[in-house]
Amino acid sequence: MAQLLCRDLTLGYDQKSILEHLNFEVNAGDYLCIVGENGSGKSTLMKTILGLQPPLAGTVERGDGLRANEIGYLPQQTLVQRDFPASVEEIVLSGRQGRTGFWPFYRKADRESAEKNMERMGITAFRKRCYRELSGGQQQRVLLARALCATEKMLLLDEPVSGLDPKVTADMYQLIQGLNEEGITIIMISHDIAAAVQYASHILHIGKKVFFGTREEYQHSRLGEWFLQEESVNA
Ligand SMILES: Nc1ncnc2c1ncn2[C@@H]1O[C@H](COP(=O)(O)OP(=O)(O)OP(=O)(O)O)[C@@H](O)[C@H]1O
Repeated sequence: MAQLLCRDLTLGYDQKSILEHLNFEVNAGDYLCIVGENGSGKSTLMKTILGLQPPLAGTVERGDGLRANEIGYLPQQTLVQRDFPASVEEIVLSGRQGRTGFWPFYRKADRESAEKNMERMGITAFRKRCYRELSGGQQQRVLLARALCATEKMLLLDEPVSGLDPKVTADMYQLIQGLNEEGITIIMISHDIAAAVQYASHILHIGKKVFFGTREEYQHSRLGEWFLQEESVNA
């Protein structure tokens, strides 16, 4: 079975739906980009996948041995979060909180995981620095390392390159692609449609019209052709 199976999902708030009858699945090793206009419900969908927001109807099923606490999440950064007064090390380690359960302290395995993922993201050198003093790109690496502390299976990334300059954006995409090549399933919300069709294996386009399929199918679909053209005109 797929790692994630979303069947006939209807999403919304206070019984008012924003998105209806959504069907898609994600398999181990996939790289799914979720695209769509502002306010179409991308972040709401992500919260629903994480179990933070109940759907109005339909189901989200996990399979292929994926447990609820094995999904790493990189939230959309807010200004308040950018100003968070904690050290790099503390933030990365906090990615293990879903695993400590009722035991309120970090174990050796938690510290080892933090160590490994700081190394993996190239941030060990500034582990003692305060998060809010870092550049946007460094902050995103810290948050990726934190998300990786929760999982070796699936990462949910909500606009991971927003606000980053082109060079740092390209580095970030490389880093994410590398993780995908290591076998980690990627689900990423993106406003960057050109990058989405370059890196993703699958595209979920949500809004008034919905599309789910491989990136090749998307590029040849009417919705994909139209959206790609729109984006290049606006770029
Ligand atoms: N907590 C909430 N309560 C009520 N309505 C909400 C809530 N959060 C979001 N919405 C509404 O749901 C709709 C979808 O919002 P969502 O943030 O999921 O869209 P999005 O596609 O992620 O947007 P963006 O591209 O701007 O980040 C919007 O109309 C938004 O105003």
